[in-house]
Amino acid sequence: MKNYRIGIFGLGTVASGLIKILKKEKINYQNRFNVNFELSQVVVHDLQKKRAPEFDGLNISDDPAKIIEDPAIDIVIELIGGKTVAKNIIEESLQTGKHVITANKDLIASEGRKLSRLAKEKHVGLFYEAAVAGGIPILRSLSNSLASDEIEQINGIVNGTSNFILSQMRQNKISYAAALKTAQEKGFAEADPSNDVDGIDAAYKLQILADFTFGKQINQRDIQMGGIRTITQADLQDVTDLGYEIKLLASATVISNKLELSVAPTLVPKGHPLASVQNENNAVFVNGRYSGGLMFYGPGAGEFPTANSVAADLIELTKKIDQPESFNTNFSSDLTLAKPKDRIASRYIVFNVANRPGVMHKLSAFFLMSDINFRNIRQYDPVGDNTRVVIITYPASDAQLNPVKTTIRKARGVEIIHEFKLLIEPKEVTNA
Ligand SMILES: NC(=O)C1=CN([C@@H]2O[C@H](COP(=O)(O)OP(=O)(O)OC[C@H]3O[C@@H](n4cnc5c(N)ncnc54)[C@H](OP(=O)(O)O)[C@@H]3O)[C@@H](O)[C@H]2O)C=CC1
Ligand SMILES: N[C@@H](CC=O)C(=O)O
Repeated sequence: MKNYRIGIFGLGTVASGLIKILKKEKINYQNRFNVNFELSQVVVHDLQKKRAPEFDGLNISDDPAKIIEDPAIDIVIELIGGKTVAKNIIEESLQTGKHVITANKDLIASEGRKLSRLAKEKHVGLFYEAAVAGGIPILRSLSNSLASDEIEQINGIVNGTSNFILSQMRQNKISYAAALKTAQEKGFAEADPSNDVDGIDAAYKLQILADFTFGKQINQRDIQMGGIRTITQADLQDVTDLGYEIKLLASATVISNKLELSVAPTLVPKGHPLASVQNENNAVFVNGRYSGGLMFYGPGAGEFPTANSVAADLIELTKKIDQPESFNTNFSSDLTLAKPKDRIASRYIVFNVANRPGVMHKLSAFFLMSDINFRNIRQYDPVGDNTRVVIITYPASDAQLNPVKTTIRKARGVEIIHEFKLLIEPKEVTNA
């Protein structure tokens, strides 16, 4: 039996779940994997905070040195989140020869490769399966089972909070604010929920996914970003009537050796498997040249699913403890980033149009001048002096659409309220 001494930073949602799993599964892990995990130290921020009675008896401190400077601790688990303190903890732990496991996507999105190189240099492991899609084993699947394939596209619902909000608004007709409050109470939402609802958390995860899938380190500024704050019941109703669901999709698509990246509300046809993903569940749909379409589905946030991914990292780490491998250290590709002319999709655009003769005609003319055709146009009953108009276009590039939007912004009597893309699959990109 091999004994490992563990230090955990944090005692919040994920760390609590992990400690409960390690206690409950202690004998199972001993029998099955011949390992004993000894929880030596927990470090928190606020020592005065009241903890659940099941954590009585743990060594809890607010001094990071109790873990980092204890030579007897083999494995550090960072579950506090954020970039600055967490980065110091991880770097110092790796420097002192400790293996590290984290769920911290904010940090790994930008520093993952650098930290993995440090881990390799120090002959220790660094794993972070829980950082993308919580309970779904997507990173290990991409780096192991799908390493042989050429991936053409990834579409992920990778933020549980925003998916929960959209599902609750649509199914129960509750307000955005009420749905967000429930997500916070359930422990899905980040400390600052702007990261969840503005697409930033999903973009961190897309950065990690793109690195694993396409060997490309991405900056967040290279991702076209949009969030869900402005989506209304009217949008949800429209989209449902048209046979779609709105999902905050994190997408990475290869088009003629160029990589297109976006996090944005996207219309997914009801028959597509991603449309059935509800509440805090996540899913990552991978289109591989050889494997076809695979969907990885499950809870993307929450105490036990996320903690289970951390526990799985622990077990994987100990299986190869003498030659620990970190995720994803060497893979790189020559893909370049897509330009506006390469970014092709059908769009769902909502307008507020003044009830005056000629305005609708002018609106149609703007699109036709750029050779953009309509798949569908809906004009609703007027409210006061204005009418809601929804246009769904045939596939068009950003280079075609951008001048149209500039013209509309200067025109009188027409205002763009929203623009959402329709999910586009690799074969449609090729045929467009
Ligand atoms: N919640 C989820 O569903 C998921 C979370 N994650 C990621 O997991 C990580 C943890 O998230 P979660 O458990 O939700 O976070 P919580 O906010 O629930 O808990 C954070 C914990 O970190 C502790 N902490 C904060 N700052 C410090 C510090 N400077 N030194 C020591 N301890 C500190 C807090 O201490 P105290 O208790 O004293 O306040 C608290 O116990 C994050 O990176 C998150 O993004 C990933 C996937 C899903
Ligand atoms: N806030 C995140 C938590 C998991 O990463 C989410 O809602 O998905």
